[in-house]
Amino acid sequence: MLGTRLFATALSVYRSFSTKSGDKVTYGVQKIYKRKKNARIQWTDQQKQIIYAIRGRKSVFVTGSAGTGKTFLLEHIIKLLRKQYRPSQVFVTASTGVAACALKGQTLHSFAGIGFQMADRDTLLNRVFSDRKACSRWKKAKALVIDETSMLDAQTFDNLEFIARNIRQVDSPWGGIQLEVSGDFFQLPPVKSKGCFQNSSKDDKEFAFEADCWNSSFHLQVELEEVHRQSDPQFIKLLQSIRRGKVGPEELEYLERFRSLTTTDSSMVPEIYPRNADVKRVNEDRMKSLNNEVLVYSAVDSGIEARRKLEGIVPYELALCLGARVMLTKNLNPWRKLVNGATGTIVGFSNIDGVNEDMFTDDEDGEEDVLTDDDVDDETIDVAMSRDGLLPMVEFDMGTTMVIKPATWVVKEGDKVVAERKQIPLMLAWAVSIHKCQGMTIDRLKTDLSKVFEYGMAYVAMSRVRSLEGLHLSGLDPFKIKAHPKVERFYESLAIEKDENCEPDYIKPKEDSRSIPFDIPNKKSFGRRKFRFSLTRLVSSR
Ligand SMILES: Nc1ncnc2c1ncn2[C@@H]1O[C@H](COP(=O)(O)OP(=O)(O)OP(=O)(O)O)[C@@H](O)[C@H]1O
Repeated sequence: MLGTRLFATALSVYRSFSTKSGDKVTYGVQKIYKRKKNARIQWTDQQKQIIYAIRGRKSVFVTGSAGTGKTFLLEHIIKLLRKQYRPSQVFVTASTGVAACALKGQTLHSFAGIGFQMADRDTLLNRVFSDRKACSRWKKAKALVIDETSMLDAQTFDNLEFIARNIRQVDSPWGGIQLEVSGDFFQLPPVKSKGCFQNSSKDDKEFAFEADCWNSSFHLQVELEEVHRQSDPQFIKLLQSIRRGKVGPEELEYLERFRSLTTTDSSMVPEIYPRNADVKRVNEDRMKSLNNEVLVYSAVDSGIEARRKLEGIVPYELALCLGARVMLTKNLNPWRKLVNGATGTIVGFSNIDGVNEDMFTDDEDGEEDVLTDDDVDDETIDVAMSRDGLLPMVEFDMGTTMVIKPATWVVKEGDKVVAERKQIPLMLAWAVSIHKCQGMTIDRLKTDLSKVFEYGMAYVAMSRVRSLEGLHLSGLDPFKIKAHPKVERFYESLAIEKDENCEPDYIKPKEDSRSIPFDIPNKKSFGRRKFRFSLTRLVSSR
């Protein structure tokens, strides 16, 4: 493995020296340096506070509207936690397989070893006790990351806390595991409440924040306020209204006015549907209508359960043809906006030998791209994936053209990879489901909101785009844009806490805060509650 990495690194450096001429000879090395320098992120104060708290080994719940950088921050926090503890002591999970794969983690269920059959908490505990590996994961864990909590139910959250305490034999929340939980409850709710739009009875716990242990699980709960995905303040305001299910005549009029100005060719724009059947139908019809030769990429699997475990995350067979509209399903190059959700058109199929040259596509400013360490694993291209070893060349809507190499999806149980699939990180994108696009940034989309059947669906669909120019909207029915009343109350309680503590003894994070986590007088006397009050503007109602 190390040998392959070294070889690939050497190869990529060699290419950047050998394939270019004149004053660009040393360019590859310079570019790597420049990238690293440019890659410094300007964290917002709230994001810094969370990072600071994580370094102080506090458990944190991070929420916020779509595009406030929850996932972006989470990726950074995972790196921090892995340095803070040992990588094998940090478990990265998500409530859904798609979200787990995006973080190179595993589903929460698979980490926990509780299986999918409903049972009371004692039965679940026995299940985990009888699973040696699951038991060892719980005992070993120092930090547990859970993403997309909006889709996790209260009972599971409580059960897992009970299991953690009992297996670890430590009588503190989650048996002393540091938690980093992330999600926006105004987005898609737990699957249990599917097809809803009805209020459940008062005692019927649904969302994770209703779990008995929710408040005692966190030292700090923060609602990120600064939206990064969109920059137009009016659009951000509109999305906030939709998030909270409060679309009035003013918002409708604004949208209507904007719609008449939208001139983009909508045949190129992905259609976002609430139901998978519509997605499948539209994609198949559009592909047929092109009448071009279809290339089918069969995934390369390892692990006997790869098919079952990766079902619904990445397809075993991917059919593509010239002219097909596609969307990236992995983050390839964030600097060039080649991220999960970037759309484009297949403009050709390139022989594998041509790939590396094509990877050096010019940037808009005439600079070249180089392979960095992160790309090295992808160097091993499985030629057997498609007939003739042809790889799709995609012209992305933002201008870059790239040959897309296979990427790898892994399913882990603990530290062990139990299933692995190599496939081209693309999906047909004439149509996409709302569930599939949660978490994505999409440049332009078309959606008919008259078909939404779930809380948060309209908001998830509309908040994917960066600007209103990218949104082709129809069927906006104000009565179908609803926020769950329980969710509204939860966020109201966060806001009340924020107001009560609006002039917190604001502690600015220090550059190197790891050795002295909090510069607070009387540090020893600070329990969870005091810490909360002094650190952040938004805290739990414990
Ligand atoms: N501090 C920051 N400065 C600049 N850009 C940022 C910052 N934080 C996040 N971003 C950018 O904001 C965009 C949205 O981030 P991200 O996808 O993490 O949001 P999110 O809150 O997880 O959204 P969603 O709820 O829709 O999944 C990304 O393109 C990310 O690079």
